[in-house]
Amino acid sequence: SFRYFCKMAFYNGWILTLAVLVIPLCALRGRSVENMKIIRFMLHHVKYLYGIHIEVRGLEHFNLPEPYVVVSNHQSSLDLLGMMEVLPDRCVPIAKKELMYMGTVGLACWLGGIIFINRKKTDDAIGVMSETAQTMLRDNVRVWVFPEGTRNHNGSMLPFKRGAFHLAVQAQVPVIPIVMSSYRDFYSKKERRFTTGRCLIQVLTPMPTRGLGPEAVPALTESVRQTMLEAFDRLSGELSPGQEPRTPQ
Ligand SMILES: CCCCCCCCCCCCCCC(=O)SCCNC(=O)CCNC(=O)[C@H](O)C(C)(C)COP(=O)(O)OP(=O)(O)OC[C@H]1O[C@@H](n2cnc3c(N)ncnc32)[C@H](O)[C@@H]1OP(=O)(O)O
Ligand SMILES: CCCCCCCC/C=C\CCCCCCCC(=O)OC[C@@H](O)COP(=O)(O)O
Repeated sequence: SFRYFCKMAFYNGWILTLAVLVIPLCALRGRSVENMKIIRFMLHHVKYLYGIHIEVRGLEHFNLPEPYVVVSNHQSSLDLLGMMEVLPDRCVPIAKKELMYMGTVGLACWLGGIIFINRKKTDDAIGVMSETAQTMLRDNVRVWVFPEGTRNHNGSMLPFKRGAFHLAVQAQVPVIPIVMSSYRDFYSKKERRFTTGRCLIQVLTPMPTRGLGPEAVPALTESVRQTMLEAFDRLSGELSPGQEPRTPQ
């Protein structure tokens, strides 16, 4: 437990400290998605500090010239390490508004052009997502969404919220699913365990949305989630073959 808390405290503290370095560099340019390159560069080494080996597959799927919406599973704040391993250029996450008030991290996020939504006000959040559809097309920006809407430490995936898929359909851009394998071998919040370990990241085939309307969103959401669940089980099973796959949902 003690080691777990120390490691998590250092993780948060180190990111807060790195943000102090990032802020002046980003401030030279002002608020811009280009600053995500600086943030990505500054966070890239953190996986080495924790002995986490990340293997990425399917990165070529990100090589589309047009904007797209990336959807990813969300296990923990450690997802930041995987995100910074693969984050495409001109891609910004959608984050809960509370992150903006996390001291230096909040300011760094704002300078990186991260899009903040108020999860307590659905209409506001949907309004921001709709504006984002226009921004994506106007400024050629990609967006990264965690469709579960919150962290899920239970080794599976929560039901998906539909905002990311409405966004993709409104902008008529592809959805690119990305799956990070279970952290169970090296990290468990419940068991207060945090050791070294391996993580597999799979970028899946882009799903086109051209020609789809809002009525197609529920089916699109379910089909993407199903594809991601299958990939999650496959990747997690590859890392620990002896373990039972999660209960199908
Ligand atoms: C070096 C140091 C620097 C440090 C830098 C560190 C960088 C860190 C970056 C990492 C950031 C990561 C942060 C991750 C998060 O914060 S995750 C939490 C926030 N993200 C989300 O919540 C995204 C997923 N949520 C959604 O998509 C939701 O749908 C949302 C839009 C937020 C609304 O949620 P909610 O209020 O719960 O309502 P519902 O989901 O129930 O939706 C209500 C109905 O509205 C429909 N809907 C949703 N979106 C739209 C839309 N855009 N247009 C039209 N309609 C929409 C939805 O389908 C529901 O209707 P139905 O039930 O389907 O009829
Ligand atoms: C002066 C204020 C000081 C505040 C100190 C805050 C300490 C935390 C500092 C740094 C944290 C860095 C972590 C990076 C952010 C990772 C993003 C993340 O994982 O957000 C969670 C969000 O997806 C869902 O939130 P919930 O699971 O719904 O909850």
